[in-house]
Amino acid sequence: MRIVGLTGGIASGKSTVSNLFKAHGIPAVDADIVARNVLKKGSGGWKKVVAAFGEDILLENGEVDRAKLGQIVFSDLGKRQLLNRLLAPFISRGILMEVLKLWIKGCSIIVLDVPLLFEAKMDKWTKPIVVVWVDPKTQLQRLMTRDGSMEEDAQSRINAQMSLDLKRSQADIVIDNTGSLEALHEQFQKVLTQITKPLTWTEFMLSRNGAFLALFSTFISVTIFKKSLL
Ligand SMILES: CC(C)(COP(=O)(O)OP(=O)(O)OC[C@H]1O[C@@H](n2cnc3c(N)ncnc32)[C@H](O)[C@@H]1O)[C@@H](O)C(=O)NCCC(=O)NCCS
Ligand SMILES: Nc1ncnc2c1ncn2[C@@H]1O[C@H](COP(=O)(O)OP(=O)(O)OP(=O)(O)O)[C@@H](O)[C@H]1O
Repeated sequence: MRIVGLTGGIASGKSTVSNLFKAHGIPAVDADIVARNVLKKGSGGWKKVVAAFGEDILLENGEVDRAKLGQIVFSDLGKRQLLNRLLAPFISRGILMEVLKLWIKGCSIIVLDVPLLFEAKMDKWTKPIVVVWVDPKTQLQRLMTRDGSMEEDAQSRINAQMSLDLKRSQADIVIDNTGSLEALHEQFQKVLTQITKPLTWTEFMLSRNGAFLALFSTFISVTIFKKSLL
């Protein structure tokens, strides 16, 4: 199985690229969705976060007030690190479960869309790593437009992440999403060709079909060996 890492900065265009992969039949696991699920009322992550941050971060219906928690953690490094530490095991487990489901289905190439791929050290699970880069001005503008946020709030969210230039330096493939959507689509076609190259032997053996082949070969070898002893 080939697990492609997809990362970048906030509002750099990861979800846009992830949707292009899905449109071409390559499934993607979205870490933001996993992170939302592990913070749902009554879940393990929710209990840890409420115990650490207090009931003030809850809405009347008991769900976490995401806007409020966001304001707290994106303006305070210590609280952000605390939240990350509390949720990391639940998020990793959630992502692993999604990967397992796709493995069982027999998918040979999948994408992991993880904003904090490097920060959470999940980059070791993925090869190749695609970084969606965008210039800082465009990133800020797109973030403010998408979320309807003020410059200060948007900038503090950008500053909460590893710099995009550093992420770019650790990428196998870089998509520059500063231009138009048409320019993005053009780059994507080239990336798609690279990503869909035939699996290496190791990737094949890590896929469901590879595992079945290994099991089948072992079974045949043992049967032949037993017969040769008779
Ligand atoms: C603080 C929370 C409640 C704010 O929720 P909100 O709905 O406003 O934002 P959302 O979850 O949609 O995230 C938007 C983007 O913010 C960035 N982001 C989210 N969490 C973090 C973080 N801990 N550090 C840096 N950037 C982050 C990502 O780029 C993400 O795509 C939420 O982001 C959260 O629970 N974060 C901690 C979990 C986490 O690490 N998520 C990232 C998945 S790897
Ligand atoms: N090339 C582009 N031209 C114009 N707008 C774009 C382009 N690429 C993405 N966008 C827009 O920029 C915003 C951010 O993109 P997107 O949501 O894909 O980013 P993201 O990296 O997934 O963000 P997050 O980290 O918050 O999940 C969206 O409103 C999207 O429609």
